[in-house]
Amino acid sequence: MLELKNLRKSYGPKEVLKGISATFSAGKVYGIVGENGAGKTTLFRCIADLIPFEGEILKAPADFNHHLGFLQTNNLLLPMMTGREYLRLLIRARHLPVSDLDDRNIFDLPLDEYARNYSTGMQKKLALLGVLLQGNNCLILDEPFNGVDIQSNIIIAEIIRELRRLGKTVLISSHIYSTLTDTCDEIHLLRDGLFVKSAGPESFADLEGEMIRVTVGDRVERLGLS
Ligand SMILES: Nc1ncnc2c1ncn2[C@@H]1O[C@H](COP(=O)(O)OP(=O)(O)OP(=O)(O)O)[C@@H](O)[C@H]1O
Repeated sequence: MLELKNLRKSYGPKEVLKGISATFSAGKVYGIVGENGAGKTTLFRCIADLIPFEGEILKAPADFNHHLGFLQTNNLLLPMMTGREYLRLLIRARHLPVSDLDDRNIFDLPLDEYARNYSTGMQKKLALLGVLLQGNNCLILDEPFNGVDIQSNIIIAEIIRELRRLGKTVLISSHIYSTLTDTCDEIHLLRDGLFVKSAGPESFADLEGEMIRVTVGDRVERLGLS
C-alpha cells in the first residue's frame, strides 16, 4: 500500500508539488501525465525517498523501500561496468541468486560490453531489466517508453500488464498518452502542483480531450503559419 497525504515539495522558493493526496494499490497500474516541468520526476523521487518533502507518504509493509524499483530517466551514468555486472549488482542488492541472465536478457543486450557504450535505448532497457529482475513489489517507471524502439515498447507494455497480473503496484509517467491508456487502470493529470484530474479507463478519452483543450488553446493560430 502506498498513500500520499498532502505531499508538498519546494526547491528553494519554487513550490513544485502543492499538496498531493492519492492512494496506489497493489495489482494496479497508475499513469502520471503532465507537461515538462510539471513535477512528475519530483513526485517519484519523493516516493522513492531520494529527496526530502513535506506531508506524508504512508507505505506498507514497513520494508516497502526494499521492494521498490525506480527506473529513472537519468540513471544511465553507469561506471565502468558491463551490462552483466550491472544486472548482477542490482540482483545481489536484493539478496537474490543471479541465474539465467542470458535467458532473461529479453532485450538481447550485449551483456559483456561496457554499459556506458550502450546506446541510449539500450541503457534504458538495461536499467529496466535491472529493476525487473530484482523482483520488486512496487515499480516506478519514469518514461519507460521514451527512446526505446517500437518492438521493445510493445514488450514493455506487455511486461507492465504482467506486473499487474502479479499484483505489483506500478506507477508510470509518459508523454505518449496512448502508452498509458494501453496499460493503466487510472491516469492522474499533474498540473500546477496538484492532481487536477484523475480518470479510469472509461474517461481516458475525456481526459485527453481536456488536455488538448488546455494545452493547445490558440497556440497553433498564434504561430501564424501561412
Ligand atoms: N534539483 C532541483 N533543483 C531546483 N529545481 C528543480 C530540481 N529538480 C527539478 N526542479 C524543478 O522542478 C520542476 C519539476 O521538475 P520535474 O523534473 O519534476 O518535472 P517533470 O514533470 O518530470 O518534467 P519532464 O516531463 O520534463 O521530465 C521544474 O521546474 C524543474 O526545473
